[in-house]
Amino acid sequence: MGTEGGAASESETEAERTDESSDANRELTDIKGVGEKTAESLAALGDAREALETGDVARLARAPGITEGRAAAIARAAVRDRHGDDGSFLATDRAREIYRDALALLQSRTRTDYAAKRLETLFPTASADRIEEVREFAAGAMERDPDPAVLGALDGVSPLDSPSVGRVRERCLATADAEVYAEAKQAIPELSVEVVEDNRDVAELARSYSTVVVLDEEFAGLDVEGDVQVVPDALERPGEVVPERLLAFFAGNRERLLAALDVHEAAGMEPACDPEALRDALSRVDDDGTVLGDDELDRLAAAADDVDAAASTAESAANDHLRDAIRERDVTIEGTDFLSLVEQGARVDSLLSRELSDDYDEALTTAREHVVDTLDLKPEEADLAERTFGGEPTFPVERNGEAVSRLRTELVAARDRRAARLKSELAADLLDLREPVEDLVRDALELDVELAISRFARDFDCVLPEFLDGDDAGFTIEGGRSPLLDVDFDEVDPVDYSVSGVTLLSGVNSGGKTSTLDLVGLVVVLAQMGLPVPAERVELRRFEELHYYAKSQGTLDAGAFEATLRDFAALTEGAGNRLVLVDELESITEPGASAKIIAGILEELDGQGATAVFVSHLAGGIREAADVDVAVDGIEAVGLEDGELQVNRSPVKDHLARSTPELIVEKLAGESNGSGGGSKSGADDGDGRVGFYDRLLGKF
Ligand SMILES: Nc1ncnc2c1ncn2[C@@H]1O[C@H](COP(=O)(O)OP(=O)(O)OP(=O)(O)O)[C@@H](O)[C@H]1O
Repeated sequence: MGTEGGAASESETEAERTDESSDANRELTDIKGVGEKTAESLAALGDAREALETGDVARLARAPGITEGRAAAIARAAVRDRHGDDGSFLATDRAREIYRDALALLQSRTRTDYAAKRLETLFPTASADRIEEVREFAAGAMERDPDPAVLGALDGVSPLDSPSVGRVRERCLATADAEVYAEAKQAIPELSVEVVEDNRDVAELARSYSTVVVLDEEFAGLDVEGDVQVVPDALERPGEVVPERLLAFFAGNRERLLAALDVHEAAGMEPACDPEALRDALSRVDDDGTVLGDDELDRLAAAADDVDAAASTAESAANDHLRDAIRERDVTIEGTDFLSLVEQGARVDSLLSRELSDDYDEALTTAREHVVDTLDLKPEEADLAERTFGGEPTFPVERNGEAVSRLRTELVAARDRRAARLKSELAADLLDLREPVEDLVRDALELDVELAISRFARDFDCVLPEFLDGDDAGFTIEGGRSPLLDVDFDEVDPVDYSVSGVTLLSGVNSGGKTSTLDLVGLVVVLAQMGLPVPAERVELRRFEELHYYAKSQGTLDAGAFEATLRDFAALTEGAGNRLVLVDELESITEPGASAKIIAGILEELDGQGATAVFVSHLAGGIREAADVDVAVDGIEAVGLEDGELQVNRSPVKDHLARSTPELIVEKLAGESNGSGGGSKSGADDGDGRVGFYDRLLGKF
């Protein structure tokens, strides 16, 4: 009864367990982009939820078949899920491009691939909690000092690897149960699994393997020669049965671990494990996972390898000894003996045993001592060495092949036993470090993420922006300098620009209108990622979406024009809390129609309470066509110098900037009026044309 009850409750637990794991998988598949297969891979981590919540890309990437890139995408999806972000903030191609550019600026400041991927979990969002979460992280990161020593040490750090362990030949698992057999093969692929029926089979195995681990309880108490252990729960503790796994892990990750320690030291960070303990443990394991620094193991290994060579040299030494002895001796031999010797075919054995027995014994002693000395054998092993030379006297002296082979077998077994014991002992020490080293490396890698943010903030003189409440708030940028411009950052003129509501931005050619839109886009993207922005001060409303339309390449044909118009029609619906940036929409069609269309779109956006900046050369016309009061700002040329426009890069509020043609006409009018004092054009142009430039200027 008891057994039946036990079995029943066991199978219930099994069912419950399956239920629990599929529940957990279901939760994971709730995340966008996580299918059944990915969920299964992630479930293998055990703590996938936590890794997802903390955006721990390194841990996620340890799931089978999940690359770092995929891990970053999953972590990003999980963050979106947690903050209810539907991924619609970046609403247009140009907006997405600006985000990619911002990300690239950050990623180029990382030292590890991990940090580059981890930065991809940062994205612009309308979620206040998410922005705040990253801002806190960024604020801490900006305090970090990007010390070159730390950056150098980071070069050697990468996420921990799980090196596979090859076949371990000196140990095997044994079971009489077919199910356990299948389970063992899966759980511990490093060892061969043998089927046994009785004690005799186990004894047989013990002759071929240094250690036999029997998995069935019924063999408990079995008494056979050799190292046989009955460990029914061995499959639950594979690390103990195959300590090679842990050793391979530490050996394979040695450089990363040492680099992670260096990072901590250079950065003055508290490491997650005792550096001395880790360094010591690493110095005890060789690259191939063997234990180093044990003299006894070294002795046994060398002895096992050298048995044959030692036997050969011992043979030579014995024969040299015997030869010398014979050479120096006068052997007296009676005539009958001599006769019988000749008749027997000149056998010297009897002569050796009778006349040279002392010398022969000495030769054997020389040989045995040679074996013991060269192999550095211990007294308990010397007994076996004794037998390698002995028996009936012969010349030349020959080793006892069987005894030599026995000695070798014993030494190999002793070596393997010692190696296994040392591995288990070292593995037990390493086990305590296994979890902490994960943290050690993760902390170093996370530092790289923080340092990338710190370097970005320092390189581009960034500040954390302030978010404003209130529906009429737009954005204010003071001293903004875009790192995306085609000039060196040192040469970028700071731009002040503030917009709330709907605005047209006018200005001279190449005055910096597009660059201003890029700056606004970049500042808003970074701000809503929770990151610092390249400006002296920035205030902004938390926008729901960013719609940025780049300048189109020339006039569109009817079909493309219709599609673009549909795009903009969609823009006039939905949430009002958006930022809309549009660059020279007029280039899509003829100027007259463009002005009307832009005016219409602006009216709609104004009605929604959106924040918008439309760059246009038709600002005057649009304002006239619009039914609402549209603000016009202008990037002003302060003059022409040596044929080059001198520009004030900060748009002037409520000011329709003079266009480039207007400036040139003004220049010609000024010159032909003779204000240049003896200018060539003034003198030559004389009559008619003076009036023409003035009259032309009057039309602007
Ligand atoms: N703030 C700035 N500091 C330094 N250089 C700038 C700045 N803004 C723009 N420039 C320079 O001026 C060039 C032209 O800028 P941009 O393309 O933004 O002008 P634009 O007004 O949009 O011109 P267009 O009317 O021809 O479209 C840039 O390529 C850059 O070299």
